Amino acid sequence: MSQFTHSIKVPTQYKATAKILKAAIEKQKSIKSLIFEEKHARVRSLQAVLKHYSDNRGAIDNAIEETGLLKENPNLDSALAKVLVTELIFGRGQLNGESKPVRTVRSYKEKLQQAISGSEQQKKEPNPRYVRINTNLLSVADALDYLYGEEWRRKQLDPDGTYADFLAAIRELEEDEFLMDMHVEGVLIFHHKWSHYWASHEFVHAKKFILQNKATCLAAELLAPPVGSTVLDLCAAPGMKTLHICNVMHNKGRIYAVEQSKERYKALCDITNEAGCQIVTPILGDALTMDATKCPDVEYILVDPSCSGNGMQSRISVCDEQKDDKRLYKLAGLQIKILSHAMSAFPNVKRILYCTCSLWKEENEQVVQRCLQLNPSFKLLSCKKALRNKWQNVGDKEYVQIGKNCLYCLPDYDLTDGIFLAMFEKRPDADNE
Ligand SMILES: C[S@@+](CC[C@H](N)C(=O)[O-])C[C@H]1O[C@@H](n2cnc3c(N)ncnc32)[C@H](O)[C@@H]1O
Repeated sequence: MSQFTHSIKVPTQYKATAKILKAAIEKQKSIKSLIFEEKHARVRSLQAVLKHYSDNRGAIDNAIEETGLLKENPNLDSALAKVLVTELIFGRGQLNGESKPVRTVRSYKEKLQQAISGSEQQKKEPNPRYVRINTNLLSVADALDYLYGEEWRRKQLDPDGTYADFLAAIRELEEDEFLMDMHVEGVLIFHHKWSHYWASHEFVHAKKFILQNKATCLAAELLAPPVGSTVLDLCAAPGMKTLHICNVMHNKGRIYAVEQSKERYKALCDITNEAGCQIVTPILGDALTMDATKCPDVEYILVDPSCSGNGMQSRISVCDEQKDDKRLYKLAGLQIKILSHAMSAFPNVKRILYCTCSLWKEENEQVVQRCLQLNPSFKLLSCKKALRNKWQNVGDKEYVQIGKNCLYCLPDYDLTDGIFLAMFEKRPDADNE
């Protein structure tokens, strides 16, 4: 009998993940669209490994280099090695099968672990899980009763505590504890270990709880439309902020929610409907065609336009993102158009909140600067002051009179998504000028 044994194949899930990783690194393609194109059935596990790699890229690449894994095994594919190391050290902790690459990486487990624990680029702790109570369907008191009934412990904060104390309390959160956010009413903070638990929780399916990052909740918090007022949300889908504004207004008054994409408009209608919004009028259309005849008596406007989204923590990125100046220029042009339109087409407007999930100044301070030049009847209000000075990160102070009034949420400092916010008020004497 022949002694020849067929080589054992690498499990397809590892091969498919490595293929995506390779394309993302070499061709600078977006992981999201590569996963979407992939026919492989286990998309969730692909996504989980790639997210772990994205979060710990420095530590993993470093450990592969330090242990000589690729140098000593020149036939081992680099992308496959990254996937296997990620799964072994940051994922499931074990690898399937007995293929050569799997056996090779397994034999380096101890060395890899040592390299990672000794490295300065330690595993990045994910940010906490934020859960917002949808007060259209559940009161804060009932939500707390529910949590206590499930044996969650509320971590109490000193009412005179600083923002730094609050961030420390989040970092030290025990797994059975939760915190109430210090800026936004109804935002609950849980240990990141519970992220998946909350994603599939019955209250989330029933829209009593909304999975909404705290940073994005600052938009409605700062806009602060009073109960009974009239609000215009110019870029509304999928409707997370529309719903939050509705909660802030106790579901009384009126919100015009505009969205130009048909599919996203449908999502907006579904979400606001299921979440019990009684005051939202969804409008399918272009923000730039809205005016006081279509949306009368508007007093408060939210402008949350399409942006590069580089502040979003759920994004998977496997190589250093190149700044795409052309794309930013185009996005900023649209952002300026929409914000400037909000400032000029609604005579009764009192306050406008502009936000992006971008950390690029081109979409943030520069948009604010241009719109103030174009619309001198508006001035900036200090977001930091509105948060009782309990905030640290503001805009770039080189933008005089602008930077200090704007707010940044920074993922590593504020433990949130990366968000920029700016708040405008119509000057009281503007109509007489
Ligand atoms: C960042 S998202 C808004 C997220 C939303 N505010 C939320 O919190 O769920 C931007 C949205 O604006 C829409 N949009 C972009 N340009 C628009 C325009 N000119 N008119 C109306 N909607 C627009 C996009 O289709 C997209 O759904």
